[in-house]
Amino acid sequence: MDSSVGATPVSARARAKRRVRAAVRASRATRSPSDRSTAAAEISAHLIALVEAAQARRVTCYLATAGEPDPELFLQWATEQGIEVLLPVSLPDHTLAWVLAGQGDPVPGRHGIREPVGPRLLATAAGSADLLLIPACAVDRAGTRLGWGLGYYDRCLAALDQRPPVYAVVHDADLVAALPRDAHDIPVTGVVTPAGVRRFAAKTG
Ligand SMILES: Nc1nc2c(c(=O)[nH]1)N(C=O)[C@@H](CNc1ccc(C(=O)N[C@@H](CCC(=O)O)C(=O)O)cc1)CN2
Ligand SMILES: Nc1ncnc2c1ncn2[C@@H]1O[C@H](COP(=O)(O)OP(=O)(O)OP(=O)(O)O)[C@@H](O)[C@H]1O
Repeated sequence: MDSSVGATPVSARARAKRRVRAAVRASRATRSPSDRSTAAAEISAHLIALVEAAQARRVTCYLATAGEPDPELFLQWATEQGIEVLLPVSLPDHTLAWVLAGQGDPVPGRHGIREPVGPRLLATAAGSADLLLIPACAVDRAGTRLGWGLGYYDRCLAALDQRPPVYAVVHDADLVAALPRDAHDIPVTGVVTPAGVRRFAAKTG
């Protein structure tokens, strides 16, 4: 049992999460264009290595929005390899749908994030992927993932009976010592940053 669950009042955890989101948003906003393109190249190289090592044929990934590590080069590589990539669409009830990449030019969706075009698959389609590569605001060294506060990925992950390995993709500065964890926060398998891939120790007992 993680003592951070239950030991801290909900409102204090919610405030702490908001503080981290604000700090990460500010830190991402200060990145220079050259910093961004270096991070993008490094992230994609690590994503390629991870997918190759897992021999994954179908993965989820994302279309980057402001400040996120941009996996575009990875997406191009995956297309060339014939690897299927599911990209997220945000629905009004804060659940995700998925669309197979490569069916047309992305369009701005809810929240101004680019979204793929094509037939929509249910949130549970993520369960058919070999590997889930997901965006995040921050991740801690125990695998706790913090998102942007609407619970899209929390709901999606909770809906899967069989969860493929989940890797959150963030900048090195967003991998922090400890984050507040709520009972609904499902820990990730690992994290991908421009510095490399880190797999967290599996919980025992
Ligand atoms: N590239 C990318 N696509 C993604 C995500 C992501 O993090 N990155 N998502 C990951 O979930 C989903 C979209 N999630 C979003 C979650 C919150 C906000 C947002 O505007 N949040 C407000 C605070 C909202 C609140 O707390 O009420 C904010 O940040 O100011 C936007 C998108 C699906 N697609
Ligand atoms: N499995 C779930 N079912 C229903 N509601 C959920 C679930 N998981 C999270 N929520 C709700 O979603 C809201 C946002 O949760 P939280 O702050 O942990 O999101 P986040 O991790 O930042 O978001 P995201 O998953 O979009 O990246 C909270 O109100 C929470 O209660």
